Amino acid sequence: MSLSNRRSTEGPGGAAPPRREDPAPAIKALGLSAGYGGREVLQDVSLTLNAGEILCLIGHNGAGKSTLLRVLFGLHRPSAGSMKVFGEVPAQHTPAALGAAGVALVPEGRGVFPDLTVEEIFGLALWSAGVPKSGQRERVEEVLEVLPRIKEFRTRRAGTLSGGQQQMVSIGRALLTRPRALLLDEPSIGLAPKLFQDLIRPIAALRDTRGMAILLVEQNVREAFAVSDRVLVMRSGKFIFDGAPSDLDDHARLMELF
Ligand SMILES: Nc1ncnc2c1ncn2[C@@H]1O[C@H](COP(=O)(O)OP(=O)(O)OP(=O)(O)O)[C@@H](O)[C@H]1O
Repeated sequence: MSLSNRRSTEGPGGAAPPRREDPAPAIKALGLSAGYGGREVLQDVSLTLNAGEILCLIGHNGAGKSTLLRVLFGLHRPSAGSMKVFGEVPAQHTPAALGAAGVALVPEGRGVFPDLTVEEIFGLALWSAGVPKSGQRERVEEVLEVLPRIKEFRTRRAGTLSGGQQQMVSIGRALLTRPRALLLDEPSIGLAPKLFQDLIRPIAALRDTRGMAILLVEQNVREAFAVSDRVLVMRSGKFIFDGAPSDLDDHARLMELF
């Protein structure tokens, strides 16, 4: 906030009201580089994910999108760079520390244990997040409010569920930790467009109801753009576009970036 703005908000007695800082971004990453076995995949990437924003990340296969998400959730250690979560440097670069700071990841491929029932998967997630028994029921109810269809199959083994149902379970499991920043890695994989819409809309609504920040990696551009505030395009480990989805409505422009 500029000095002139601050002056104009002074009360009639001249006393300045408490200063309202702009809220810190959900995630602010600066100069991240990362790779595998000496091969650099992310190259000096900086990113701001604002609170209450859905940021869609697209790019060709192998561009480095999943690697970036893994770095942001502490699953992969960057070789350079730094990050803050809601204005704070996480205590460690681990999923536990990033989770405690409010970040959750829904990995590509769902990652649900096929032999466990949905209730068991949720129980395990609550246990590993350290949620005491007394608070677990409330957390599950919260998730079922967002994704009520899970009620229909909560006693079934995950391996017997359809792709869309498994994706709901995977997202529900992440929501159990009450994240303020949700990283979603290609949730539409294997889903018909209509199913993906049904899945993504209630999640997107959490931006409006809870101010959740969502970083959505997607290839399903049409459906993803419909819920996104901003788009990043990645090519070979670097961002080559940052702008509004409407700027990419022109198919030719999108193809040019790919
Ligand atoms: N565990 C790993 N070990 C070695 N190389 C890896 C590993 N994971 C990813 N890579 C390589 O890193 C590069 C970036 O992969 P990444 O999965 O981040 O890309 P992506 O943009 O998410 O691709 P996709 O859209 O296909 O999921 C690719 O060349 C990939 O082969």
